[in-house]
Amino acid sequence: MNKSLPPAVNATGLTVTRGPRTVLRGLDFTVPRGQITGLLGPSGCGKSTLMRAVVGTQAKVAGTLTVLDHPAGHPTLRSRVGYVTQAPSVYLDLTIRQNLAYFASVLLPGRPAATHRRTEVDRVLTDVDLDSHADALAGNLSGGQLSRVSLAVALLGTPELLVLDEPTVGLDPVLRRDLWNLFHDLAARGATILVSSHVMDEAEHCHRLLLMREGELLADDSPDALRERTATPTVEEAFLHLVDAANNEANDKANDKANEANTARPTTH
Ligand SMILES: Nc1ncnc2c1ncn2[C@@H]1O[C@H](COP(=O)(O)OP(=O)(O)OP(=O)(O)O)[C@@H](O)[C@H]1O
Repeated sequence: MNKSLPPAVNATGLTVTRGPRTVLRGLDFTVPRGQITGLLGPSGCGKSTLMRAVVGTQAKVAGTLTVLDHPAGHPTLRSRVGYVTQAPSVYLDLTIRQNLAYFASVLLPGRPAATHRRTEVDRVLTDVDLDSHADALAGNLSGGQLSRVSLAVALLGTPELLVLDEPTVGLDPVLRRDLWNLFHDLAARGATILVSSHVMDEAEHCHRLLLMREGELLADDSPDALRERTATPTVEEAFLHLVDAANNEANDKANDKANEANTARPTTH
């Protein structure tokens, strides 16, 4: 990690409303460069919304959100940020190589870039270990293979920041291990990775963690520091400890309010 560089993502008071609901509530966090930051929390806590805000596809975002020194969603970030959504975004009637060639031509257009495009396609095929399936029709692939094609698309052009929304969901343990190895390899090559998961054991693979619950951040720390701070042996237990602490605090506040209201009420005889 290059400590002299500012964080890849810097959020202050990040608030997002979706329909009538406030889905993210005034979040402050950073995503350091060259590291894997895990965004963890239960289903529906707002992980995808936070990622959509970072890549600039989310409406009704308030607060300050800077990505690679630009406001989130700035046009110059398009080729510098790779985003993998939960739903694989590939054309099922094309082969893997044709899909990658198509997306490479969007990213690196024109005849002079033809050799560069081919090199890029070969490189990302190797990265996600799909060389031997390159000419298979995407429509005939398994779910795990399809999500690896989506990841390969995001790796085209070597983006500085990779935003990966639950990339290991539905994968068998071997593929999950291989993907985490790839994420570490990419980080070692200088990429910054923001990756979400609702599986707490994946937290152990991350350099830093953002633990979320109901649109709020419970912690922004390294797995070691979290375990130490909460005196728990696993990140999962640390998370539960923090949830209990937050619930107790909320209950105490509610009780204090109720007590205040009772003492302020005039007594009637
Ligand atoms: N289009 C929408 N309109 C209103 N509310 C929405 C919309 N999309 C999502 N939400 C709500 O926003 C909250 C956060 O959703 P989000 O998809 O960000 O959660 P998540 O943590 O990524 O969940 P999962 O792990 O299941 O993908 C949820 O309570 C969800 O119901």
